[in-house]
Formats: sequence, structure tokens, C-alpha cells
Amino acid sequence: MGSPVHRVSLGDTWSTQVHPDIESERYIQSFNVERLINILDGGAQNTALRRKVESIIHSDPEFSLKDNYFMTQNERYEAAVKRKFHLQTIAKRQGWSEGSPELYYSYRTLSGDLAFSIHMVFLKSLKSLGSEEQIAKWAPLCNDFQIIATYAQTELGHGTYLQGLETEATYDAATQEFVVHSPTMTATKWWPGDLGRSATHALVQAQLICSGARQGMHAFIVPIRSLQDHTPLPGVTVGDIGPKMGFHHIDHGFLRLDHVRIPRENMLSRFAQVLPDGTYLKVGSLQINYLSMVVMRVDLLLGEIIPMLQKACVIAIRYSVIRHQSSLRPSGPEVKILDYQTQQHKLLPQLATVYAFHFLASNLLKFFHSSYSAILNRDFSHLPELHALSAGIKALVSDLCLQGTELCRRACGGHGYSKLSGLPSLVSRVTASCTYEGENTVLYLQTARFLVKNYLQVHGSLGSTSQMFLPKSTAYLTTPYQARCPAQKAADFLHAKLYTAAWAHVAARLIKDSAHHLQTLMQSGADWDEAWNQSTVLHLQAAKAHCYYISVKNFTETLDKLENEPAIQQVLKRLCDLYALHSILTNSGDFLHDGFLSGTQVDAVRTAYLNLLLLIRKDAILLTDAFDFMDHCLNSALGCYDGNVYERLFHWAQRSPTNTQGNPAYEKYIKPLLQSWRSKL
Ligand SMILES: CCCCCCC/C=C/C(=O)SCCNC(=O)CCNC(=O)[C@H](O)C(C)(C)COP(=O)(O)OP(=O)(O)OC[C@H]1O[C@@H](n2cnc3c(N)ncnc32)[C@H](O)[C@@H]1OP(=O)(O)O
Ligand SMILES: Cc1cc2nc3c(=O)[nH]c(=O)nc-3n(C[C@H](O)[C@H](O)[C@H](O)COP(=O)(O)OP(=O)(O)OC[C@H]3O[C@@H](n4cnc5c(N)ncnc54)[C@H](O)[C@@H]3O)c2cc1C
Repeated sequence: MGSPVHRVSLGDTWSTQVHPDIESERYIQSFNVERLINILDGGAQNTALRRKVESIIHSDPEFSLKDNYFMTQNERYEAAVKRKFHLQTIAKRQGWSEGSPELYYSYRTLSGDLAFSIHMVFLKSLKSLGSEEQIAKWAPLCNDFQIIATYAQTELGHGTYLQGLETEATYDAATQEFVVHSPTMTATKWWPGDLGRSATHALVQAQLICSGARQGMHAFIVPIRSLQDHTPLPGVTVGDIGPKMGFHHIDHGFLRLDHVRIPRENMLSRFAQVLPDGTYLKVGSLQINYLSMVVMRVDLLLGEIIPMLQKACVIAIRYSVIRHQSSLRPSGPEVKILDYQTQQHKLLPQLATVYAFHFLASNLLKFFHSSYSAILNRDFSHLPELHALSAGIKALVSDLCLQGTELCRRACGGHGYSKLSGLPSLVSRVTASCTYEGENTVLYLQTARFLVKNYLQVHGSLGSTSQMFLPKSTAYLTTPYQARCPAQKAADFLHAKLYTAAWAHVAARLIKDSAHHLQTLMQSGADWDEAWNQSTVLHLQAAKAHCYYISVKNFTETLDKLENEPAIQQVLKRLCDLYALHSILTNSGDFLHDGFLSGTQVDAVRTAYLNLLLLIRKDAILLTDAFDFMDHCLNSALGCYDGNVYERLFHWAQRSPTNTQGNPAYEKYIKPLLQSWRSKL
């Protein structure tokens, strides 16, 4: 066992003991927590490296997040910039290079509360869309922060529909330059992070116009602020978009360009280029210019989105074994709120979901790595499947992480509404993930487009089936599916094959129904586009079901590989069962619709599910400990490892400026009012 000491690290002098209510939860260990930590980290050597980075970061007071909750937007931004540059200094001293695991772990340790994260999006986009020469030129400048860069794609008028972007880059063969211009108000770039107050350069996505022809969206590097004094360069209007729901530490910005000239070499040209005479050359489809979005959708899952739900689970579940409220029977002792079935029903499916998502995202990352280098070398054969999987998985993961963090917040009652719980910041931050890097509805529909296409390849017209080769993730569309679920009792639903087949059935049926709906509309005279729009609610449902199926299947396959770890395999199997059965129960209408499950079978699913809640309840604290977040990183008065919730909440509240900075309203308004009554009392 790794020592828990490294986790109790806030240095609160009054906190000398772990609360007995949480200590007792750790007393009987049905599995080795340290081994599970290693598995989640992808090996013991990664755990050791991560903890080394954490100890360097947390022993340095410059990195403290403790006053975050009391800061204004400007203060948050400044603190994030300071931390980022301090991290750069440490990284240099320690020899942590850009893209190294150490910097990845630093980001995790600091909860991403650092400036210049979109600078990293720029770098990743450069590596996806730039030629080797362009990467060799710009990447070192980025790595050393000789420039600060942003990714400027979204405009006031368009974010989703990239073909509708209005910013223009017109090639001038006479000077071999592009003229980058925002022709309308709605062409103003809006939302790019690090743009508002920091960036010196922007990767601007603009419509390429050369030799009089519009060639669609392409990426251009545009200098926007002086490297000498940071003033906007000629033709550039730039600023901050103002207050937002969250992400207060990031300066999201706007950018207008008035005929700004950049050299021809500043168009990123791995897949497309403009020759000096204005000839346009490209490989692949127009959508290859969307590659950096695929990269980011995969990258943000483990780096940003999933940790939000992991932390919310840690906080809410730890709090739920400290919090006592009411008793189970008259005159009985007050019980831990986690002993209420309804509290387990709120929290344990979230825990199961976040484990499912961790393994799902890890495997997607593997698929990404195996396809990405081929794509960079212009082999696009895996791109459609990668795009469809990354879009759908990003949508499902961010949707359910948002639902889950909000449920965790509410499960903490009133204290969950205090920022000091850490939960409101997690909710507001994960909310953004349902919108950025592709709004979720739009992403599900991209997945649906791929599924319908695959379905129609196999089942060309209504009823006819041909044996076709389909990508791995949609191969199940070729296998005839069972019409009825064979389960007869609750225990039957604990078979991974059975519930995976159930999700395959529902996904395949919904895909079939949405494709048939589309075809029926077309047979009655609608063209493809009209028919597509009139079936999108069905497509969306089908894409979601497909993603559920992929996530359930992936979890079961992960378990198969853990046969040398029987205790961990057993506890994860329960989580996998819970994830699958909870997803069936919350979508039970889809399983009942065609009689695949009967009402009696749904009752059996519920029985199996409720039994699992009790089993997982016993291991709940250890399963959250296995995420191995240090207290600094959780930054929660409710979620610390030692369980000293009330003392911490009380002490943290004392630090609030509302308590430390006097009360001008008293002097101005309350005092005169009260004193005006004094003479009469
Ligand atoms: C601490 C900080 C962390 C937070 C950081 C947050 C940083 C955030 C950054 C951003 O948000 S950057 C902006 C992100 N913007 C988007 O994601 C925009 C979403 N929109 C799109 O992706 C596209 O416009 C669209 C929805 C895919 C539609 O595009 P288009 O109209 O051009 O395509 P379609 O007609 O729908 O499809 C044509 C064809 O292309 C295929 N395809 C679409 N996208 C891709 C892709 N990315 N990769 C590969 N292929 C793609 C699509 O499947 C179609 O294929 P076929 O069916 O014709 O074979
Ligand atoms: C915190 C944050 C950070 C961001 N960072 C960046 C950044 O660094 N760089 C950058 O360029 N951008 C950034 N963005 C912008 C972000 O990528 C876009 O907001 C996002 O892609 C959604 O586009 P939109 O705002 O145009 O939404 P819209 O597309 O206008 O969506 C509005 C509604 O219309 C629906 N809709 C739109 N199109 C369709 C369709 N075809 N079919 C069905 N329904 C549709 C959507 O589902 C949604 O309900 C950021 C946004 C946020 C919130």
C-alpha cells in the first residue's frame, strides 16, 4: 500500500487526525487500492512519476490554489499567468520538455488553472496542419514562449458551420502575401482563449480565396500584437469578451482584422498549399482542415473533462460518509447519508460512469495514436471512423460528466452550493465542454451520419442485406441481432455478454429506424437534406445509443484483460455491471419499445442494480481514493482525504474578503439607518 500521508497535505494545523467516519471506510480493503491507482495511471512507474511531479508542485507556495474562490476575474487571470510562467521556470530547471508526461501531470495537479492552454491548442494544430518546415519554425517559438498563440476559429456569426465562416484570406500573387480580412461584424472572431489579453499570434481559420476561387476553410498564422510593447498591430482590433459562466482564469477574446497582410508561408500547408503563382494544391477532402478538432476532442477527454467528474465523485462520496442526517429507524443513531439508498442511487452510478469513461477514453486514445501518424502521412483510411468515434464519445462523455457533476453537487445539499465545496466550479467548467470543440448535438449528428452511411452500405434498401466489411466500431450492424433478451432472472443481467448484446440490439434498432425514417421521407418526395433534418431527433438518439454500446463493450473488454488481478477485476466488474444496468434503466423505453425487454425483465434489471448499489457502497471510498487526487488539487472543503469537513469549511470561510475587508455598506447605508432609529428606541 502507498502511504496515505502524501494525500493529507493542506498543512492545516488543526487537522491532526483522519475523521473516524472516513477512516472506518478504509479499514477493510477488498482490493489493493495502490494497484488500482497503478492501473488507472497505466503502470506503477507512471504513478511514481506523477507523485514526484505533485510533490514538486505542492511544496511550492507559488502554485497554491487556495485563494482562487475569493478572487475576481482579473485576479484569477493574473494568478493563472503567474503560475504558468512559474511552471515554465520549474520545467526548465527539471528538464521537463513540452509534451512530456511531467508537464501533463503538472497540468492535472494544478487542475488546469494555468494560463495559455489555447497556446497548446495552437501548438497541436500546428503539428496537425503545418508542414515539417512550419513546425520547425513555429514550435520552438511556442515552446519557449517567444510568442503566445491562440486558436481563432469561431466567429460572432458562426461556430458550428465552418463553411459559413466569413473571415477571408485572399492571395495576392503580386506580393506573395495573403490579405486576411473580417468583412462584416459577424466575421469577428469570438471566444478564442488566451486572445483577449495575451496572444501575440493567432492561428486564424479563414476562407481561402486564390485565383478568384473560394477554397474553403484553411489555417493561417497571423501576428496580432507587437512583440515589443504588446499593442495591437496595424489593422488589428482585439480585446476580451467579458464575463462568462466559468473559466475566469482564461481571457477569451475577440479579433477583427482589417486587410492584414501575412506572407504566403504563413498558410499551414501539410495538406493544402498555394503556389507563388496562386495555384491551389490539396490532398484529401476539405474536412482534413478540421483535423485539429479531432485531436482536441480526444485530448480533452482525459486531460480536462473526465477529471471533473472524478473530482466531483471524490468530494461528494467522501462528504457523504461524514455527513449524518436523520436515522433509519425511530430513536436509532443518525446515519451517514451514503447509507440511504437514494444517495447511493445518485452517486454510485456517477462513480461507475467515470470509471467507464476513463477506460473508454484511454482506448480511444490508443486508436487515435495508431491512426494519427498515418493521417499525417496522408493515409486517411481510418479518419471517418476516428472522426465519428471521437465526436460521439466527446458528446456522450461531456453530457454525462455535466449531469454527474451537477448530481454530485446537489447530493451535498446546501454545502454543495458553496464555492468552497469545489463543486460549483467543476459544474461550470464541465458545462463548457458540452459546447466547445463542437456543440454536442452537432457532434452526435456527425456520428449519426457515419452510422447511417454504414447501415445503408450493409442494408442498401429496405430489408435487403449484403455482407460488407465495416469498421470495427460498427461491425455489429452486420450481425443478426436477437429479437428478445434471454434473461430470466436478476442474476442473468450480471453477464457482460448479455448486457452488451442488449445495447447492441438497441443501438442497431435505433440506427435502422433512423435510416428507414430517412428513406421513407425520401420515398415520399423529400430530398436527402430535408429528409435528414426531419429525422435528426432519431439520428441523435441512435448515435447516443451507439456510444453507450461502445462504452459498455469497451468496459467489459478492459475487464477481460485484468484476469491476473482477481480482486480488482471483481470490484471493477461490479462498476461495469452498474454502469450498464443504470444506462439500461435510464433508457428503458428504448429496450421496451420493440419488446426486446419485457416489463418483468426491467424489474429484474432494477433488482440487480439495487443489489449492486449495496455491494459497491462498501468500497465507495476506496474507489474514490484510487483516483489519487491530492487535497491541493481537489481544493474542496468537503472532499479532503482526512474528512474534516466542518472545521475546514469554517476555517476557509474566515478567509473570505467578505469577512476580512470591513463593510463599506455599513458605513454608507446601514449605520445611518440604524442610527436614525436610535433616538426613538
Ligand atoms: C483548460 C482549457 C480547456 C478547454 C479548451 C477548449 C478549447 C476550445 C476550442 C474550440 O472550441 S475551437 C472551435 C471548435 N469548433 C468546432 O468544433 C466546430 C464544430 N463544427 C464542425 O466540426 C463542422 O463544421 C461540422 C459540424 C463537422 C460540419 O462541417 P461541414 O458542413 O463542413 O461538414 P459536413 O457536410 O457535415 O460533412 C462533410 C464530410 O466531412 C466529414 N467530417 C466532418 N468533420 C470532420 C472531421 N473533423 N474530420 C474528418 N471528417 C470530418 C463528415 O463526416 C462528412 O463525411 P462524409 O459523410 O461526406 O463522408
Ligand atoms: C469556454 C469556451 C471556450 C471556447 N474556446 C474557443 C477557442 O479557443 N477557439 C475557438 O475558435 N472557439 C472557441 N469556442 C467556441 C466554440 O467552439 C463554439 O461556441 C462551439 O463550437 C459552438 O458553436 P456556436 O457557438 O456557433 O453554437 P451554435 O452552432 O450557434 O449552436 C446553437 C444551437 O444551434 C444548434 N445547431 C447549430 N447547428 C446545428 C445543426 N447543423 N444541426 C442541428 N442543430 C444545430 C446547436 O445544437 C445549439 O443548440 C469556445 C467556446 C466556449 C464556450
